[in-house]
Amino acid sequence: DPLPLVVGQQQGQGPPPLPPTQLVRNKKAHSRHCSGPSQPQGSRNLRASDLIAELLNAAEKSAEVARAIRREETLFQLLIEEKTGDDKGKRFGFDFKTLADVLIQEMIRHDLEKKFSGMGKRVTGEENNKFTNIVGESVTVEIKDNKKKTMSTLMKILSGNDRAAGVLSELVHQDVTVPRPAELQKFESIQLDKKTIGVWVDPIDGTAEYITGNRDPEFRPGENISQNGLPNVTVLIGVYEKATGLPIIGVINQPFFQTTDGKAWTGRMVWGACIGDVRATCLPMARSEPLLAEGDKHAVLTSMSDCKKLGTYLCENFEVLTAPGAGYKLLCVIDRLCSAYVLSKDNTYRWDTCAPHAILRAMGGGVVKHKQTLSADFKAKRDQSVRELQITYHKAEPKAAGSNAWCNMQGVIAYCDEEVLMKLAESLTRK
Ligand SMILES: O=P(O)(O)O[C@H]1[C@H](O)[C@@H](O)[C@H](OP(=O)(O)O)[C@@H](OP(=O)(O)O)[C@H]1O
Ligand SMILES: [Mg+2]
Ligand SMILES: [Mg+2]
Repeated sequence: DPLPLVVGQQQGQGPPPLPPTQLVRNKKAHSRHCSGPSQPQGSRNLRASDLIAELLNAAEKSAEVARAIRREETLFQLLIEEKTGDDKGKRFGFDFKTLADVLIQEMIRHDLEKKFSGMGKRVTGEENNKFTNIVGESVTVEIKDNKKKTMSTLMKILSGNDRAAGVLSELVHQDVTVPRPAELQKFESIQLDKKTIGVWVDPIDGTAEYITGNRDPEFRPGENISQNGLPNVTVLIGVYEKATGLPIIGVINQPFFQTTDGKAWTGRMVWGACIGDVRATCLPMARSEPLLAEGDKHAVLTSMSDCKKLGTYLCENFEVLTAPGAGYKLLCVIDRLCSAYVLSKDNTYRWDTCAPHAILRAMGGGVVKHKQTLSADFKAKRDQSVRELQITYHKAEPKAAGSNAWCNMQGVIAYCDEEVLMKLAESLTRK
């Protein structure tokens, strides 16, 4: 049975912000919060609850690295050099923001491998970890067994910038443990065979916003949707099952959720899992108020670059809003700050949608291919269409190479409530 849906709110009355993630930083790698006997290293199966707990740790650590890069002067200077344009690409031969992205992705891979041997190779992400440094040497960015070794790899690509390499390797080797959520109990008895799952990572979604600077978050009057800057940045980690391609676990961290002075930021974590018929999210379920007051239109988020086109179809029945960051827009659907995210274009990738998709499935919603909702059959065969048009994560797009192979070519519609999806499909096909 579907879980009770979280029923949203009118615009301007978003859910109360969740408290910033409580953290426990351990000197020792083992967490006191892990319950139950741990499974032997190398075992083929892993407990779903342990995997979710580890993904939460990985997402929080990623968020901490993302915050630290902006906080630590040595690193921040390298990051903002990109903005000026003059030195871009000259100092190292690549963008420093790309290194930040790659480092976080490789850290997630390393930490998952350490906890569940054999998992590291199942992690795929947006970034390629091969760099060529300024002297033409090819360097693979990997997290090594200890700080010293990692630092020496980083020094090779940071042209001997010891200070930056030292700070970064310190950051990626720290232990971060998030208290284990009580809801994980539901997944204690579910075993996952490592060979049957894959992981999509977008280490930093909204990279443009990440390097934009310390602008104050900007919200339109009466809205809770951030219009630019650091709140639009997210870390996305999603797990899918290889047999069906469906996403089963999603973790989103918003590293820059709140600030009091524009400098010190706290983040928040949102997660959800939908494995077989066991579902849970960290969000408060079953709100009882109606989705909309009479006469109000459902708010729909889209990309700035798609707004004009979609607006012509949707504005009669929906309020069409924009915000940067694909992960952030999907998070707004999950938070019920809007009713859906619609994109007719091919500029999101599997790593952008996998984690939010898993959370939406746990809430009774989903992410479907936009183009296929325009077919006449979509409405006629509603149940079948909604099931079959879910984006899947296991197969590359035919005849596409490189990152295009993992592009959501048909566009996307992300929704919590299927009725909203049907209404959107109707408006999108209206001439
Ligand atoms: O920052 P990366 O990980 O490369 O992911 C991008 C997504 O793939 C794009 O779809 C986003 O574009 P929109 O902001 O137009 O949705 C884009 O948003 P942005 O251009 O506002 O940064 C990013 O979310
Ligand atoms: Mg992205
Ligand atoms: Mg990214």
